[in-house]
Amino acid sequence: MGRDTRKSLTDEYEVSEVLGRGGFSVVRKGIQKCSEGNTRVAIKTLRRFGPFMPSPGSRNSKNSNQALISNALLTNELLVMRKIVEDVSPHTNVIHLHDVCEDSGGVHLILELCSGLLG
Ligand SMILES: Nc1ncnc2c1ncn2[C@@H]1O[C@H](COP(=O)(O)OP(=O)(O)OP(=O)(O)O)[C@@H](O)[C@H]1O
Repeated sequence: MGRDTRKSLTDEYEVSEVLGRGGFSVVRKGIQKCSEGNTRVAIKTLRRFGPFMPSPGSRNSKNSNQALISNALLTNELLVMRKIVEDVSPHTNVIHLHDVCEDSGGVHLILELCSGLLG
């Protein structure tokens, strides 16, 4: 897993339909552009409070009803995911975290795609 979170999501992945939504996230399907086999991934995006985002207590932009996450919660999520990757992955019962990207749209966790959830 790379540690440079400033990589642009759209440089590396083609992002397509929404797979699901969590309390602080939206998860979309993606394809890694440079991979030989067009590797399919799940992209979990969390939007943090910050210079590009509305401040806490204000409404989100009209194009998004996604809840925003604090830096502390986001840092904790990343730490937990990285700890799991370092201690457990690869494991058949644990979703692998391939990479992390960050841009003005949020922090994007690039996850192993669970095709069984696609219906
Ligand atoms: N790796 C994946 N592959 C396929 N679909 C996924 C994957 N991860 C999440 N999803 C889809 O996105 C939905 C939300 O997942 P998410 O992990 O964001 O839930 P959550 O843990 O409740 O969220 P949060 O961390 O924001 O509280 C899931 O119910 C599922 O439909």
